[in-house]
Order: sequence, then structure tokens, then C-alpha cells
Amino acid sequence: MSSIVEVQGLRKVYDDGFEALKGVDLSIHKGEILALLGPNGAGKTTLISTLCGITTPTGGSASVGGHDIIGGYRAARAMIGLVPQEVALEPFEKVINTVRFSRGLFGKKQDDALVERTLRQLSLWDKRHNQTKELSGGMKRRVLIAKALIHEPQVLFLDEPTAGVDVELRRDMWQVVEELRAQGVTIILTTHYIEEAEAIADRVAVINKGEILLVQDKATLMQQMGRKSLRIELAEPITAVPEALSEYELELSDDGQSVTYHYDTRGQSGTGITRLMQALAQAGLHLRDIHTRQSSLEEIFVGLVREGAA
Ligand SMILES: Nc1ncnc2c1ncn2[C@@H]1O[C@H](COP(=O)(O)OP(=O)(O)OP(=O)(O)O)[C@@H](O)[C@H]1O
Repeated sequence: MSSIVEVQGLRKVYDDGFEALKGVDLSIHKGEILALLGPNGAGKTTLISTLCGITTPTGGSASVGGHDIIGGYRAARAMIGLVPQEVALEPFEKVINTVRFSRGLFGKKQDDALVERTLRQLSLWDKRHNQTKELSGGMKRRVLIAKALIHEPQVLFLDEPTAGVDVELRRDMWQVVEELRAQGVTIILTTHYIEEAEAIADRVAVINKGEILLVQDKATLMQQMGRKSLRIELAEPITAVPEALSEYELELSDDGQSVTYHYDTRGQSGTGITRLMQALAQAGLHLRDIHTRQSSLEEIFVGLVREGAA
């Protein structure tokens, strides 16, 4: 798969000495939706700002479409659309003019047909003569997307596109992102909503404290989510798991009162629970209670972030 954004050893130390990026390596595939997931302050905005030329890196390198973000800044920037986290629009400007203006900034010839297509796609056509201050928060975010797309970038960065928006609007946004992907736009989306990454990303990158902790296909992550655990409380404590149960790789609790069995709900050969229950009875163990738990992307994420902090 060909990559469109390449990041190698990217570092950013702010003037006050704070190291916001600690050598980030990342390869973004052409045409994918990559969710950059991380807690507050992880470095998501710093990474995006650096790639977009707003922040100067302290070390390492990055390129967009083969253009170095410093040496080939103009060419790299022309390939990028950026939808910033903060809504900053000229309040008295009409929607259509603010979008046209953004295209002009890139020195591109005006293209009314493209402006119309973009506004229609984002359900803004009816509002084109409204001043931006008259729009709802969700509509303003759509205008930001239109502005970011109007110079026909191949890579779109969306920084927290659905922060603070209601559930319905969030789903609308996901739909828009899906349509853009269908047109071949590569999309990088920062979010701390795990469900957002689950819903629309092809791959998920987890960043914490300026470091990328994991980059993985969502499908693989979802498989990990298919893992469940069954905790079995025993009527009588044991000191060791009987040899006859070794194939189940049970974890014995410190107090000997329970054992935990891990299984995969999507496994080909079933969960193994029925056999385990029979084996427990044959081993003479009596059960007091059972509990099941699902590991979620959220837990994987929290676990990773915690490990990173250790
Ligand atoms: N100009 C700056 N000077 C010093 N430190 C900064 C500056 N900008 C950001 N930081 C710090 O760098 C770290 C990363 O910030 P960044 O905005 O990239 O995080 P983020 O992952 O986007 O978080 P959020 O989701 O809260 O926006 C934070 O600890 C932040 O306080």
C-alpha cells in the first residue's frame, strides 16, 4: 500500500522546554481513514500542526505526497486540508464567500462549480448567503470542512471534528468523512472519543505523551475486543489449578477463591466454556458464581496509556 504521509523521528520541544513530540514515526496510507487517538495533551494537535507547517519541528522529518514539510513546504501544504479544533470564522462574511476566499489563499483559480458541489455535499448550499455568525455550531463546523476542502487537498486533517457536538451531528460528520474517503481523500482524524475511532477508522494510532504507542488495523483491534473473560468463583478456595485443567490456562486469584478463563467470542472452535464447566466438575471444583467481562477498545486504550505512563 502506498503511503502519502511519512513521519520519521519527529520531535517538538516547545520554547519552555516541554517535549510534546518525542520522535514520532508514522506512515499514513493513501486513501485511508486513520484515527489518531490520545488523551488530552498527548501531542495530537502538535503533530498535525507540525505537518501543516504551523509549528516548526525540533528534529526528525516528515513529508506529504513526497514533499518535505520544510524544504517543500508550499507543495506539501497545498496537498493538505486542515479542519482546526477551534471554530474561527469571519462572523459577518457570507458562507459562500468565506469558502471561495480559502481557495484563493492557495492561489487557485476560482471554480464556482466546485464551490457549489462542495457546499451541496456538506448540506450548506441553502445557507450559502447566510453570514457565518447566523449558523449553528454544527453548520459552522461544516463550513470549516468546506474551507479545508476547497483547494482540493488529497489529505484532510480533522482535529477533534466532533468535540462538543451532539450525537446526531456526530453521525452526520461520520457520513461526510465516509463520502470524502469514497472520493479518495486520505483522512487523519484526531479524537479522544474511542467510539469515533471504532465507527469510522480503517486504522487506529494511539499517541500518549508525545509517543506513538500503537498503530493497528481497526479490524485487528476489534478482534482483540472479541476477547472476553469468565471469572469463576469457587465454593472452596484452592492453592493451585488442578493439572487436569492446564489446557484452559486459568488464572488463579491471589486468595484462591476464583479462577479466570479467557476466551474469544469470534473463535472458530467455540468458546470452550461448556467443556470447561464439565472439566471443573470432574476436577471436583464446586462453583459459587460466574461473571463474564468484555475487553473493549477503551480498555485496550486505557491499558496502553497506563503502561506508557509507568
Ligand atoms: N506553545 C506551547 N508551549 C508549551 N507547551 C505547549 C504548547 N502547545 C502545546 N503545549 C503542550 O504540549 C502538549 C501537547 O499538546 P497538544 O495540544 O498537541 O495535545 P493534544 O493531544 O492535541 O491535546 P488536546 O486533545 O487537549 O487538544 C500539552 O502538554 C500542551 O500543554
